[in-house]
Amino acid sequence: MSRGARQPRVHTAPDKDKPSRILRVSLEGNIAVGKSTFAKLLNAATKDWDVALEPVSKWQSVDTSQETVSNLLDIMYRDPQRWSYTFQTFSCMSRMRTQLQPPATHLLGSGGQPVQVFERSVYSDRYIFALTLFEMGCINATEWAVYQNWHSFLLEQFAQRLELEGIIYLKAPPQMCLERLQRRGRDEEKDVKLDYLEKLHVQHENWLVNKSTELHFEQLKRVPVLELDATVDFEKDKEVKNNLISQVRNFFSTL
Ligand SMILES: Nc1ncnc2c1ncn2[C@@H]1O[C@H](COP(=O)(O)OP(=O)(O)OP(=O)(O)O)[C@@H](O)[C@H]1O
Ligand SMILES: Nc1nc(=O)c2ncn([C@H]3C[C@H](O)[C@@H](CO)O3)c2[nH]1
Repeated sequence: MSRGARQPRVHTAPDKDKPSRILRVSLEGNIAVGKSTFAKLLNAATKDWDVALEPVSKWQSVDTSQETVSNLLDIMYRDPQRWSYTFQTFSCMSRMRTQLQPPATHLLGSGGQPVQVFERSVYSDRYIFALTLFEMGCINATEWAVYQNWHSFLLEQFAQRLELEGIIYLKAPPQMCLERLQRRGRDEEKDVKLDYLEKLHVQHENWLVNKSTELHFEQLKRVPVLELDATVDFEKDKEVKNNLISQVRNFFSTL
Protein backbone atom coordinates (compact mmCIF):
# COMPACT_ATOMS: atom_id res chain seq x y z
CA MET A 1 0.00 0.00 0.00
CA SER A 2 1.35 3.38 -0.95
CA ARG A 3 2.18 5.94 1.71
CA GLY A 4 -0.61 8.35 2.48
CA ALA A 5 -3.32 6.19 0.85
CA ARG A 6 -6.57 6.36 2.77
CA GLN A 7 -7.11 3.13 4.67
CA PRO A 8 -10.62 1.69 4.67
CA ARG A 9 -12.01 1.35 8.16
CA VAL A 10 -12.66 -2.29 8.81
CA HIS A 11 -15.25 -3.18 11.41
CA THR A 12 -15.14 -6.78 12.43
CA ALA A 13 -17.63 -8.36 14.75
CA PRO A 14 -15.95 -9.63 17.92
CA ASP A 15 -15.26 -13.32 17.57
CA LYS A 16 -16.95 -14.93 20.56
CA ASP A 17 -14.98 -18.15 20.15
CA LYS A 18 -11.61 -16.44 20.03
CA PRO A 19 -10.07 -16.23 23.50
CA SER A 20 -8.83 -12.74 24.53
CA ARG A 21 -5.13 -12.25 25.00
CA ILE A 22 -4.25 -12.95 28.64
CA LEU A 23 -2.79 -9.91 30.35
CA ARG A 24 0.01 -10.33 32.87
CA VAL A 25 0.31 -7.81 35.67
CA SER A 26 2.39 -7.66 38.84
CA LEU A 27 1.34 -6.22 42.16
CA GLU A 28 4.23 -4.37 43.77
CA GLY A 29 4.75 -2.53 47.05
CA ASN A 30 6.61 -2.39 50.33
CA ILE A 31 6.58 -5.13 52.94
CA ALA A 32 3.17 -5.36 54.67
CA VAL A 33 1.64 -2.55 52.59
CA GLY A 34 -1.30 -4.91 51.95
CA LYS A 35 -0.46 -6.73 48.71
CA SER A 36 -1.73 -10.18 49.75
CA THR A 37 -4.87 -8.64 51.21
CA PHE A 38 -5.51 -6.64 48.04
CA ALA A 39 -4.58 -9.62 45.83
CA LYS A 40 -7.29 -11.69 47.50
CA LEU A 41 -9.83 -8.93 46.83
CA LEU A 42 -8.85 -8.93 43.16
CA ASN A 43 -9.10 -12.69 43.00
CA ALA A 44 -12.61 -12.60 44.43
CA ALA A 45 -13.74 -9.64 42.28
CA THR A 46 -14.23 -11.57 39.04
CA LYS A 47 -13.41 -14.96 37.58
CA ASP A 48 -11.54 -13.13 34.79
CA TRP A 49 -8.68 -12.39 37.18
CA ASP A 50 -6.40 -14.98 38.72
CA VAL A 51 -3.86 -14.09 41.38
CA ALA A 52 -0.63 -15.92 42.24
CA LEU A 53 0.48 -15.06 45.78
CA GLU A 54 4.12 -14.82 46.80
CA PRO A 55 5.24 -18.30 47.94
CA VAL A 56 6.34 -17.20 51.44
CA SER A 57 5.68 -20.63 52.96
CA LYS A 58 8.20 -22.19 50.54
CA TRP A 59 10.83 -19.74 51.79
CA GLN A 60 9.90 -20.58 55.37
CA SER A 61 10.50 -24.27 54.83
CA VAL A 62 13.18 -25.03 52.26
CA ASP A 63 13.09 -28.74 51.61
CA THR A 64 14.69 -31.57 49.74
CA SER A 65 12.36 -34.33 48.55
CA GLN A 66 12.91 -36.01 51.94
CA GLU A 67 12.98 -33.30 54.60
CA THR A 68 12.67 -29.63 55.51
CA VAL A 69 16.15 -28.24 55.95
CA SER A 70 15.65 -24.63 56.99
CA ASN A 71 13.59 -21.48 57.29
CA LEU A 72 15.40 -19.27 54.77
CA LEU A 73 13.25 -16.20 55.51
CA ASP A 74 14.23 -16.45 59.17
CA ILE A 75 17.96 -16.94 58.65
CA MET A 76 18.04 -14.19 56.01
CA TYR A 77 16.61 -11.69 58.52
CA ARG A 78 18.85 -12.93 61.33
CA ASP A 79 22.10 -12.96 59.33
CA PRO A 80 21.56 -10.93 56.14
CA GLN A 81 25.23 -10.77 55.18
CA ARG A 82 25.45 -14.55 55.09
CA TRP A 83 22.06 -15.39 53.59
CA SER A 84 20.81 -12.51 51.38
CA TYR A 85 22.40 -13.77 48.18
CA THR A 86 21.09 -17.29 48.81
CA PHE A 87 17.65 -15.84 49.52
CA GLN A 88 17.64 -13.88 46.25
CA THR A 89 18.54 -16.97 44.23
CA PHE A 90 15.67 -18.88 45.79
CA SER A 91 13.09 -16.06 45.70
CA CYS A 92 13.91 -15.25 42.09
CA MET A 93 13.67 -18.90 41.02
CA SER A 94 10.30 -19.20 42.72
CA ARG A 95 9.07 -16.00 41.02
CA MET A 96 10.29 -17.28 37.69
CA ARG A 97 8.41 -20.54 38.21
CA THR A 98 5.24 -18.63 39.08
CA GLN A 99 5.49 -16.29 36.08
CA LEU A 100 6.15 -19.21 33.72
CA GLN A 101 3.17 -21.22 34.91
CA PRO A 102 0.40 -21.64 32.36
CA PRO A 103 -2.73 -19.63 33.19
CA ALA A 104 -5.44 -21.26 35.29
CA THR A 105 -7.84 -23.14 33.02
CA HIS A 106 -10.86 -21.08 34.13
CA LEU A 107 -9.18 -17.99 32.61
CA LEU A 108 -9.11 -19.51 29.14
CA GLY A 109 -12.86 -19.49 28.67
CA SER A 110 -13.69 -16.66 31.05
CA GLY A 111 -15.55 -14.63 28.45
CA GLY A 112 -14.14 -11.31 29.66
CA GLN A 113 -10.61 -9.94 29.58
CA PRO A 114 -8.49 -12.54 31.42
CA VAL A 115 -5.68 -11.27 33.64
CA GLN A 116 -2.97 -13.11 35.55
CA VAL A 117 -1.84 -11.07 38.55
CA PHE A 118 1.45 -11.92 40.26
CA GLU A 119 2.30 -10.75 43.75
CA ARG A 120 5.75 -9.24 43.06
CA SER A 121 7.89 -10.30 40.12
CA VAL A 122 11.32 -11.23 38.83
CA TYR A 123 11.77 -7.45 38.41
CA SER A 124 11.13 -6.48 42.04
CA ASP A 125 13.41 -9.32 43.05
CA ARG A 126 16.27 -7.48 41.34
CA TYR A 127 15.35 -3.78 41.33
CA ILE A 128 13.89 -3.66 44.86
CA PHE A 129 15.34 -6.34 47.09
CA ALA A 130 18.63 -7.51 45.59
CA LEU A 131 19.63 -3.93 44.74
CA THR A 132 18.78 -2.64 48.24
CA LEU A 133 20.63 -5.50 49.92
CA PHE A 134 23.64 -4.80 47.71
CA GLU A 135 23.51 -1.09 48.60
CA MET A 136 23.30 -2.04 52.29
CA GLY A 137 26.36 -4.26 51.98
CA CYS A 138 24.41 -7.47 52.67
CA ILE A 139 25.20 -8.73 49.15
CA ASN A 140 28.86 -8.22 48.23
CA ALA A 141 30.20 -7.00 44.88
CA THR A 142 30.96 -10.52 43.65
CA GLU A 143 27.54 -11.86 44.62
CA TRP A 144 25.87 -8.84 42.98
CA ALA A 145 27.79 -9.38 39.74
CA VAL A 146 26.90 -13.08 39.75
CA TYR A 147 23.22 -12.34 40.52
CA GLN A 148 22.93 -9.78 37.72
CA ASN A 149 24.71 -12.09 35.30
CA TRP A 150 22.29 -15.01 35.70
CA HIS A 151 19.26 -12.76 36.15
CA SER A 152 19.89 -11.02 32.81
CA PHE A 153 20.69 -14.29 31.09
CA LEU A 154 17.55 -16.07 32.28
CA LEU A 155 15.25 -13.14 31.58
CA GLU A 156 16.65 -12.82 28.07
CA GLN A 157 16.21 -16.57 27.50
CA PHE A 158 12.59 -16.58 28.63
CA ALA A 159 11.96 -13.09 27.23
CA GLN A 160 8.28 -12.69 26.28
CA ARG A 161 7.17 -15.51 28.56
CA LEU A 162 8.13 -13.38 31.58
CA GLU A 163 7.17 -9.94 30.32
CA LEU A 164 4.38 -7.97 31.98
CA GLU A 165 1.75 -5.74 30.40
CA GLY A 166 1.21 -3.68 33.54
CA ILE A 167 2.25 -3.04 37.12
CA ILE A 168 0.03 -2.09 40.05
CA TYR A 169 1.95 -0.21 42.74
CA LEU A 170 0.36 -0.19 46.20
CA LYS A 171 1.82 2.75 48.07
CA ALA A 172 1.76 3.78 51.72
CA PRO A 173 4.28 5.53 53.98
CA PRO A 174 6.95 3.21 55.47
CA GLN A 175 5.72 4.04 59.00
CA MET A 176 2.27 2.70 58.13
CA CYS A 177 3.83 -0.45 56.61
CA LEU A 178 5.76 -0.98 59.84
CA GLU A 179 2.58 -0.68 61.89
CA ARG A 180 0.83 -3.22 59.64
CA LEU A 181 3.86 -5.51 59.76
CA GLN A 182 3.88 -5.38 63.58
CA ARG A 183 0.14 -6.00 63.72
CA ARG A 184 0.52 -9.02 61.43
CA GLY A 185 3.19 -10.40 63.77
CA ARG A 186 5.07 -12.73 61.42
CA ASP A 187 7.75 -14.19 63.68
CA GLU A 188 10.65 -13.89 61.21
CA GLU A 189 10.01 -10.13 60.77
CA LYS A 190 10.13 -9.09 64.43
CA ASP A 191 13.45 -7.24 64.02
CA VAL A 192 12.55 -5.44 60.77
CA LYS A 193 13.28 -1.74 61.31
CA LEU A 194 11.73 1.41 59.86
CA ASP A 195 15.05 2.22 58.20
CA TYR A 196 14.83 -0.93 56.02
CA LEU A 197 11.24 -0.13 54.97
CA GLU A 198 12.31 3.43 54.15
CA LYS A 199 15.05 2.13 51.87
CA LEU A 200 12.63 -0.23 50.13
CA HIS A 201 10.13 2.64 49.76
CA VAL A 202 12.73 4.84 48.03
CA GLN A 203 13.63 1.92 45.77
CA HIS A 204 9.97 1.51 44.73
CA GLU A 205 9.67 5.24 44.09
CA ASN A 206 12.85 5.28 42.00
CA TRP A 207 11.74 2.35 39.89
CA LEU A 208 8.02 2.98 39.48
CA VAL A 209 7.50 6.74 39.93
CA ASN A 210 10.72 8.68 39.31
CA LYS A 211 11.89 6.13 36.70
CA SER A 212 15.47 6.73 37.79
CA THR A 213 16.44 3.08 38.39
CA GLU A 214 18.73 1.73 35.70
CA LEU A 215 16.75 -1.07 34.04
CA HIS A 216 18.25 -3.72 31.78
CA PHE A 217 15.16 -4.84 29.84
CA GLU A 218 13.78 -2.60 27.10
CA GLN A 219 10.18 -3.79 27.40
CA LEU A 220 10.15 -3.18 31.16
CA LYS A 221 10.94 0.51 30.62
CA ARG A 222 7.62 0.94 28.80
CA VAL A 223 5.32 -1.01 31.15
CA PRO A 224 2.45 1.20 32.41
CA VAL A 225 2.19 1.63 36.17
CA LEU A 226 -1.02 2.16 38.16
CA GLU A 227 -0.29 3.75 41.52
CA LEU A 228 -2.89 3.06 44.20
CA ASP A 229 -3.21 4.74 47.57
CA ALA A 230 -2.88 1.92 50.10
CA THR A 231 -3.29 4.14 53.17
CA VAL A 232 -7.04 3.64 52.94
CA ASP A 233 -8.75 0.70 54.59
CA PHE A 234 -9.60 -1.60 51.69
CA GLU A 235 -9.87 -4.53 54.08
CA LYS A 236 -13.08 -3.44 55.79
CA ASP A 237 -14.48 -0.41 53.93
CA LYS A 238 -16.59 -1.66 51.02
CA GLU A 239 -16.75 1.68 49.21
CA VAL A 240 -12.98 2.08 49.35
CA LYS A 241 -12.53 -1.47 48.09
CA ASN A 242 -14.94 -0.97 45.17
CA ASN A 243 -13.26 2.28 44.21
CA LEU A 244 -9.83 0.61 44.05
CA ILE A 245 -11.17 -2.33 42.10
CA SER A 246 -12.76 -0.02 39.57
CA GLN A 247 -9.43 1.80 39.14
CA VAL A 248 -7.83 -1.58 38.47
CA ARG A 249 -10.56 -2.51 35.99
CA ASN A 250 -10.07 0.77 34.11
CA PHE A 251 -6.32 0.26 34.09
CA PHE A 252 -6.64 -3.26 32.65
CA SER A 253 -8.90 -1.91 29.91
CA THR A 254 -6.07 0.39 28.75
CA LEU A 255 -3.43 -2.36 28.46
N1 LIG B 1 -5.72 -1.35 53.62
C1 LIG B 1 -5.43 -1.84 54.81
N2 LIG B 1 -5.80 -1.21 55.92
C2 LIG B 1 -5.49 -1.69 57.12
N3 LIG B 1 -4.80 -2.85 57.33
C3 LIG B 1 -4.42 -3.53 56.27
C4 LIG B 1 -4.70 -3.07 54.96
N4 LIG B 1 -4.16 -3.95 54.08
C5 LIG B 1 -3.57 -4.90 54.81
N5 LIG B 1 -3.74 -4.66 56.13
C6 LIG B 1 -3.19 -5.49 57.21
O1 LIG B 1 -1.77 -5.29 57.17
C7 LIG B 1 -1.08 -6.52 57.36
C8 LIG B 1 -0.17 -6.78 56.17
O2 LIG B 1 -0.96 -7.03 55.02
P1 LIG B 1 -0.50 -8.06 53.90
O3 LIG B 1 -0.09 -9.36 54.52
O4 LIG B 1 -1.60 -8.10 52.89
O5 LIG B 1 0.78 -7.31 53.34
P2 LIG B 1 1.76 -7.69 52.14
O6 LIG B 1 2.00 -6.44 51.39
O7 LIG B 1 1.22 -8.84 51.37
O8 LIG B 1 3.08 -8.13 52.92
P3 LIG B 1 4.41 -8.83 52.39
O9 LIG B 1 5.22 -7.77 51.74
O10 LIG B 1 5.05 -9.34 53.63
O11 LIG B 1 4.02 -9.93 51.45
C9 LIG B 1 -2.14 -7.58 57.57
O12 LIG B 1 -2.29 -7.76 58.96
C10 LIG B 1 -3.40 -6.98 56.98
O13 LIG B 1 -4.55 -7.45 57.66
N1 LIG C 1 15.39 -10.20 50.96
C1 LIG C 1 14.23 -10.35 50.37
N2 LIG C 1 14.21 -10.48 49.04
C2 LIG C 1 13.07 -10.65 48.33
O1 LIG C 1 13.09 -10.78 47.11
C3 LIG C 1 11.87 -10.70 49.09
N3 LIG C 1 10.59 -10.85 48.75
C4 LIG C 1 9.88 -10.83 49.88
N4 LIG C 1 10.70 -10.68 50.94
C5 LIG C 1 10.30 -10.71 52.34
C6 LIG C 1 9.49 -9.53 52.76
C7 LIG C 1 8.55 -10.13 53.78
O2 LIG C 1 9.20 -10.20 55.03
C8 LIG C 1 8.31 -11.53 53.28
C9 LIG C 1 7.04 -11.73 52.47
O3 LIG C 1 6.96 -10.80 51.45
O4 LIG C 1 9.45 -11.84 52.48
C10 LIG C 1 11.94 -10.57 50.48
N5 LIG C 1 13.11 -10.41 51.11
